[in-house]
Amino acid sequence: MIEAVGLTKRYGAKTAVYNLSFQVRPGTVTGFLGPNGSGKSTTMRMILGLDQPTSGQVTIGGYPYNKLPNAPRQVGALLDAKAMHGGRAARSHLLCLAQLAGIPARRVDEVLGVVGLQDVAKRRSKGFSLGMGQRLGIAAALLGDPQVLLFDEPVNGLDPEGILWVRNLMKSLAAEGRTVFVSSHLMSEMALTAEHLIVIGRGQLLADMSVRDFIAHNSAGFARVRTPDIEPQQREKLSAALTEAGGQVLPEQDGALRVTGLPLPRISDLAHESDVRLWELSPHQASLEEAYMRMTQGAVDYRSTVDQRAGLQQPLPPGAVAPQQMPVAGQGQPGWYAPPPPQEQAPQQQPAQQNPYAAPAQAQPQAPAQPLPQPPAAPPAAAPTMDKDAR
Ligand SMILES: Nc1ncnc2c1ncn2[C@@H]1O[C@H](COP(=O)(O)OP(=O)(O)OP(=O)(O)O)[C@@H](O)[C@H]1O
Repeated sequence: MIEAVGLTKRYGAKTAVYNLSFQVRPGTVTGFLGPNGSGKSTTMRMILGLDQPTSGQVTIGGYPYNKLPNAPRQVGALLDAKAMHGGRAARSHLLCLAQLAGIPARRVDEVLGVVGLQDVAKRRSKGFSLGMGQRLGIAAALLGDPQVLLFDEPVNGLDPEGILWVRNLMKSLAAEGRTVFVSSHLMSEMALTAEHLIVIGRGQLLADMSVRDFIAHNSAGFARVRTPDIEPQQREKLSAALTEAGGQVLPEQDGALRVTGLPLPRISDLAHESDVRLWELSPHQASLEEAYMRMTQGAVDYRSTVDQRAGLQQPLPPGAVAPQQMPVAGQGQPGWYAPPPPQEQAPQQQPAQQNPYAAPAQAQPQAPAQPLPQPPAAPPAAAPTMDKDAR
């Protein structure tokens, strides 16, 4: 098990991770989600003893990584697939790692087979594609047959077949009782791979719960209703009846109506009473991606000036939890907290509901009385990556 308690990391004036507490348990795949720059890699680096926490601690099986007996046999990690000697053949690279960790050479051939690189084992890794590099990084993580595995963006650069392979690999590792902690930006993939989620925003915990609960708590179900395409007046009639009955009705791109706030039988009754025929009446649950976007929309550091949160400005459906205002890490560092621009302050957000996923008490959001200076314009798309690569 991985356990973080009050984990905080500051780089000068920048707070990358603030007061993070969570547990990653064996036997399930735990997804680690957060927008760019939210502190996922920093957290993983602290778990692996590559960065020292400013305060708090993180342990694996009760030990900080650096005190873990025979760490390479207990913990495997893929942090940066490019971090290898490109001039070395794939097999030689793994052999070096194995020798350093006292792992027998035959294990190298085993893991090369597991990741499907056996045929290119003698090729230099600098000629590898992104996906091949990822596979080699995963092979290195599996080398010590560890009980605890960390993967930072493991499907980065993989083709659909590779993605499916990683998904099944993660699940089978967890099914063997291992602790599997995986960061990813691909929500659809996380929804299929992870059972549990830890979500952070600007270095702080936003959610620690099952994928199912996360979606249920951060989105509301809705109904899709379609009337005959050839009779638009039926659609208008139904829309009016549903609205009058207290439902919220939004048009879908294909001409259907997205209805929230009314149960399906009631929608059916209202249609019947209005003498409107239905071609479709179906229940829907928002996707993990929609739930995630809603939760983290206040915690995104890098946003295009063109795409003003496209798709996120719809009113929150009834029953969904309004995204929290992001707290000020370390209590009010200048420039750290940037409120949304005034026109985006979403006054129509749902009434004050207790957000069960708010950060711990001392980090409760304090909406500033005066708007703080706006964040700088979105940096060039590559900026966050460059920042990381520069480390
Ligand atoms: N060595 C460092 N020195 C200064 N700032 C750093 C350093 N490492 C990380 N940061 C900053 O800490 C914050 C968190 O970075 P981190 O790489 O952990 O985020 P992330 O969630 O992994 O991002 P991404 O999804 O883009 O990989 C960022 O603002 C980053 O610029």
